[in-house]
Amino acid sequence: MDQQKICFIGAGNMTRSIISGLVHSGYPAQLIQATNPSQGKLDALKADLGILVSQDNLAAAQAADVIVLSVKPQLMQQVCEALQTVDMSQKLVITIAAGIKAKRYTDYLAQDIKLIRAMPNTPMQISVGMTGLYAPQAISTEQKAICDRLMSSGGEIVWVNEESELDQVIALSGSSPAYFFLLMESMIDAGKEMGMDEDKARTLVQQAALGAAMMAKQNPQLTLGNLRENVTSKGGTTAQALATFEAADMRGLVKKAMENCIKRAEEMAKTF
Ligand SMILES: NC(=O)C1=CN([C@@H]2O[C@H](COP(=O)(O)OP(=O)(O)OC[C@H]3O[C@@H](n4cnc5c(N)ncnc54)[C@H](O)[C@@H]3O)[C@@H](O)[C@H]2O)C=CC1
Ligand SMILES: O=C(O)[C@@H]1CCC=N1
Repeated sequence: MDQQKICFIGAGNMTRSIISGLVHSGYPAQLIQATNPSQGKLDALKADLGILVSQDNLAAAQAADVIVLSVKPQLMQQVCEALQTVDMSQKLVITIAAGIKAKRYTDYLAQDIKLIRAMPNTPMQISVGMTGLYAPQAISTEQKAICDRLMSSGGEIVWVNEESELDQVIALSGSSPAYFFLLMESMIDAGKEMGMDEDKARTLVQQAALGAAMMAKQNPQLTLGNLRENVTSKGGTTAQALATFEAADMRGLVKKAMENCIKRAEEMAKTF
């Protein structure tokens, strides 16, 4: 696998995250290329990670064994149509776009392709990413292994059996780093309003978040409810904070947010 030439079409946030994971896990940088219309992001990627860069999608795709489609969903059709002259019969195509269904890419690229849909998240850039993967049945074990290697370089992976499950992956791990950032931002803002210095508030909050996530991960024998109860003294401070969240139906709010996330993915599947 480490001899495969990989080309990322689109060099934005998610591409940078995936390539960082790959390079830091020892994948040869000279086998990785990224394309983008503007030179700025390419120069930064080249300087930081030593990969090849290009503004020519067609040439980059032609030269690659694995093509990772990494543009925004609304640009996917036009970007793919411009690649129709590339013979993809011996290539693996991976798309990380939210929403767009696997079968669409056959139309956009106007040929039969071997395609895997991946739904990663930005923590891949520091090797604690989470990626959901879906392969239609036509994908070989070897091609799945290539994708495994590529995406697990930046963290954990999970294969799903049904394409619709990828929308759940978006709600649970693709988009969710942003939910946690929002919670942390809200806590820091509240801390500031109470008079805490911003840097100190950030240190306190991010370390508590990291500690909570690590405890959850390192204690699979305990439920998250157990871990929560271990913090919550009867009649104490945590109980008051949690009761405030429950009274405002935080669980219902989270569920609604995730349902809306999935609804948007379904809308995008119809639109793009
Ligand atoms: N940001 C995230 O956390 C995640 C994003 N995704 C998916 O990843 C894809 C990319 O998202 P981001 O990296 O966040 O967006 P982004 O906007 O940071 O990156 C997209 C890049 O594509 C470039 N681009 C535009 N037209 C192009 C063209 N014709 N040829 C080549 N490059 C072109 C843009 O200049 C930009 O640098 C999206 O489809 C999104 O659904 C999936 C999981 C997580
Ligand atoms: O917001 C989005 O649409 C993309 C997909 C998951 C994270 N970012």
